[in-house]
Amino acid sequence: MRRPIVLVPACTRQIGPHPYHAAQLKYVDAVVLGADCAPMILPALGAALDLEASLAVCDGIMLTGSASNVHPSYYDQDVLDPGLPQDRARDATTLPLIRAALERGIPIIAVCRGFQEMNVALGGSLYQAVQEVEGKMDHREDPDAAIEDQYGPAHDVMLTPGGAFQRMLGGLDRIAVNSLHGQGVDRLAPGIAIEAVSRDGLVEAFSVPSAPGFTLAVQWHPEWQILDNPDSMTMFGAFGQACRAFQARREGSA
Ligand SMILES: N[C@@H](CCC(=O)NCCCC(=O)O)C(=O)O
Repeated sequence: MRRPIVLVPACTRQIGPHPYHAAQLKYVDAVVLGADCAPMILPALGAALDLEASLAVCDGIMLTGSASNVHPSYYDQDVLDPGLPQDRARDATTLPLIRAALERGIPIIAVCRGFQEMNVALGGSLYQAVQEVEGKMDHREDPDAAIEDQYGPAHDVMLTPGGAFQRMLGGLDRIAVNSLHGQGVDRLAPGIAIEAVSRDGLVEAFSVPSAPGFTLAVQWHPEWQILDNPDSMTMFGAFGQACRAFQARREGSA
């Protein structure tokens, strides 16, 4: 049997004089190494994307992190800091893709910006600067630190007792995670279940039990050096299993 196809929606990036559809290696590699699936980078075509054609060939979706922020107009706010990067083409691609994939039960794993865009796609809102919210920690990385330190463990997250994520991780009550984000979930979208929080109460992981398929969205970066982190391997392994089950159903009904 062929490996399940996992779409990895691209960001847009200006490299020199030319704009690119781009996806970081570590996200694409995690689909191979952690989920044993076949990644395919999906261009950030927005309304020009043939959504049905894209969904018809895929067995899962991996939503990556990115330096850019989801445009706050999607949750009825103005941009707080115009100096921070936006990616309207990615927004216009991923937000409809998420809603359509959830309806069809296509498995989704989402990281950092991907976590944030899942909440927005379903009607939630974001804090545009978590560090400015009373009682919240600063969840950003130190930009002057070495990359290994930026992606090193930063704080613990507490897993929801009895939740799907806690069961996936064999009953652990907390895990140490890295942290590289300035934005975060404010108003949780309807249909979402919180799977982990940090000690300041910020939502760090959620699932969408109202959707028929596997969903796991996390604010941290399990894709970083995935082979060295058993919890991250378990998360991507569970995603890969869900993609294989989806593929078997899809091909069985074709
Ligand atoms: N811009 C948002 C999202 C943060 C995010 O995804 N960071 C990862 C950037 C680098 C990487 O892909 O590893 C925010 O600041 O909250």
